[in-house]
Amino acid sequence: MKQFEANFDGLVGPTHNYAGLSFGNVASYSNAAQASNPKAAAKQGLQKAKALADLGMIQGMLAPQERPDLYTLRRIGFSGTDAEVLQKASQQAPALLNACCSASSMWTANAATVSPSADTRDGKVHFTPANLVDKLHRSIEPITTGNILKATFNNERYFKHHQHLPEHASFGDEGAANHTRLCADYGQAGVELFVYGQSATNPNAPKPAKYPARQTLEASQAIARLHQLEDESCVFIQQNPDVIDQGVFHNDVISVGNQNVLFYHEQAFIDTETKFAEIRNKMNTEVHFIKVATEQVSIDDAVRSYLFNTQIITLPNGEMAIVAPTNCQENPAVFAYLNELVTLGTPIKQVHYFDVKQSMQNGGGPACLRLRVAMNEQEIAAVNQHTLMNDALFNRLNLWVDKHYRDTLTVADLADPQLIIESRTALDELTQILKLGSVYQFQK
Ligand SMILES: NCCC[C@H](NC(=O)CCC(=O)O)C(=O)O
Repeated sequence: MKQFEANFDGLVGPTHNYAGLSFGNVASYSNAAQASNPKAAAKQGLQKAKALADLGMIQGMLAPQERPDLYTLRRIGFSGTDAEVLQKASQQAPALLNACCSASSMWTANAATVSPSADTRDGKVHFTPANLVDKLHRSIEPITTGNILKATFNNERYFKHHQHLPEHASFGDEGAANHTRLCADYGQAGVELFVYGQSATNPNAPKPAKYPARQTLEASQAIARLHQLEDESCVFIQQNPDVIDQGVFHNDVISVGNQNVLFYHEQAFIDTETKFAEIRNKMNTEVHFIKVATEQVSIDDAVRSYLFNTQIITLPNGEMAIVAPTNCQENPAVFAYLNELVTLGTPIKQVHYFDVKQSMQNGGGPACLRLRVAMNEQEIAAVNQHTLMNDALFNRLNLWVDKHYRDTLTVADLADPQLIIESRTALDELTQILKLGSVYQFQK
């Protein structure tokens, strides 16, 4: 049976804005309070998704979440009509209002961790939504994320959906951004590489000094248990705390894998050689470890350009391509590196650049915008087909964005009661386009 790796991109929501909510994420902090363009953001994302579909990749879309999140605002004591709740929150606790308005569910690399059926004991594709407890604005995502995943992968014969991990710092889980899978072919059992930032139960283990380590070892181990992975198919590796302190808030800002390739910065991990030996041992095929040295690309350049937040995809002809943000073209060291990389005789032969700057300004590159789901033909046939990208869906979603999205949004606009009406109207229509049923609280 044929095997594929599908990418499910997060559709950017109508409240996309820059509120400086993510301590430790350099772009989020440095662009705080700038005006955003939600319409352009959504269209940039759709362009990338469509281009991958046009390259012959299986590409899906995941719906955004309802924001402002009035349920959370009411839960923390703001009362009255929707307009009153927004107004009180903006006067009394603007930071909390901002947290309840983020379109951060667009970064679906943080939506969940996914293990393909070739790796799991019961032969199902397993999904666990990430609890995202490190950031308030993201910790309100997992329940709706679970609803959207269930409506997208809606067949219990093939897909197993777990509840998100307990909402405590010991189980800090950031989803697929801290997980990558190596394999000979998508349909063969592979090695799932879990990258964590700190161990919650070992106070003496290394951890960053300045910025938070969002992913814990305990969370990664829990996911491996839930997903019924064998010890022989898991490797747990710690991210280098020094790079977290330089703005590498997720592993996918410093390394990315695909099939038998692991593309990484030499400073990405702790104990690299021992862990790579373990990977070699557990893999049934040779792995290309493509190392980028600091003298080629500094951590600062990697964080600014998002060289490692690229997608490595296997094209239908078997060649690998890198999907990079245009920021990589604009950084001389990184552009030179990528031009050289395709000549080095590794499986990576092409680079495709995309302008995803609206997302980049919040610290989300091409890889943040997608959730990878490796599937066989039967599993793909069991996916909600209305979520899969093609000419018709691309045109329909662009028209939908044109109709409902603003082309400028500032933090001051977040209390505008009209925004919640626009957002609900848009999402209600979207659930009909994608045939998701009622995934939002306002629809229940
Ligand atoms: N995988 C990329 C995630 C980026 C995301 N940024 C944000 O939430 C910024 C939102 C803001 O500051 O408005 C984060 O840090 O989790």
